[in-house]
Amino acid sequence: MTDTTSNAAARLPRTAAVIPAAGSGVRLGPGAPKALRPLNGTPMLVHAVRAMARARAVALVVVVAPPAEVDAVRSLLDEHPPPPSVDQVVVAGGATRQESVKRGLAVLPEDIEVVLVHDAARPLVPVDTVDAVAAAVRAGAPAVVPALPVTDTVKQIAAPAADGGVEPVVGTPDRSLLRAVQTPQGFDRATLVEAHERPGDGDATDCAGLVERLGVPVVLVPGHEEAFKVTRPLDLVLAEAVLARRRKNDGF
Ligand SMILES: Nc1ccn([C@@H]2O[C@H](COP(=O)(O)OP(=O)(O)OP(=O)(O)O)[C@@H](O)[C@H]2O)c(=O)n1
Ligand SMILES: C[C@](O)(CO)[C@H](O)COP(=O)(O)O
Repeated sequence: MTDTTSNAAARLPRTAAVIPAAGSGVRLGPGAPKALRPLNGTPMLVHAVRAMARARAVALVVVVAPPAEVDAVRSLLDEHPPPPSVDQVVVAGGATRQESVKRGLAVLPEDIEVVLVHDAARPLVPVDTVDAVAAAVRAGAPAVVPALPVTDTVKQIAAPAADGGVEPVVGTPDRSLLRAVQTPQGFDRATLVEAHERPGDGDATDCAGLVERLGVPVVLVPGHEEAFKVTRPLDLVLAEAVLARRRKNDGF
C-alpha cells in the first residue's frame, strides 16, 4: 500500500531556475556578451547553470540568452549538459533584465510551482545558498532574497550628476538597516508571474522589487560573498581567484 502521508512530506515542489543571461556586459568592457565570457576557460553561463543544477530542488533550467546567441547557447549547453534529472530550455531575452525574466517565465511548464531567478552574472553562488532560498520558499515565504549587510557607508544624493560632476549629499541612511541583495531570488510561481504581469511604473532592477510593488511580503536569508555579481573587469579577477581557491581546497 502507498503511504501517501510520507510521500507528500518527501515531495519537493517542482522547481525551475530561470537564468537571465541576455545582457551585453557594457560595464565589463568590449567583447562577447557577458554570460559567454570565460572564467578559467569556461563561459560564465556554464558555471551559473551548474550552480543551479547542483541544487537538489531544481528540475528545470531556463536560460534566457542574448537574442543573437540563442543557437550558440544551445550548442554550448549541449556540450556541457546538466545531470540527467535536470531539463534545460533556451529562450531569447529582451531589452532589460525584467523583460528577459518575463520571457523565461513564459515558457515554464504548468507543473512548476517554485521559481528561482538567478543572474548568469553571479556564476559562483554556492549550492548551500541556492538550497537555503528554495527551502524558505518551500516553507511558505512567497518571495525570498539572499542578502548581505552593506559594508560601505552609503550616501544619498538628490540626482546623479552628468559627466562625473560633484553630487550634493542629501543624507546618510543607517547602514545597519541596509542589505545588498543577490540571486537566486526564490518565488512562489504565481506571485512572480503576477508581479511581471502588473509591474507598475519603471523598470525594477530585481524581481523582488516587483513583488514588493504588489504588497506581497519579501524576506531575506543570508547571502554569500561568493555569490557576487561579475560587473566590472576586477570582478573577473576575483572570480578566477575564487575558482582557484576551490580547486585547491575541494579539487574542482
Ligand atoms: N536585457 C538584459 C539585461 C541583463 N540581463 C541579465 O541580468 C543579469 C544581471 O544584469 P547585469 O549584471 O547588469 O548584466 P548586464 O546588463 O549584461 O551588464 P551591463 O549593465 O554592464 O551591460 C545578467 O545575468 C544579465 O545577463 C538579461 O538577461 N537581459
Ligand atoms: C538582481 C541583482 O543582481 C540583485 O543585486 C541586481 O539588481 C541586478 O542589477 P543590474 O542592474 O542588472 O546590475
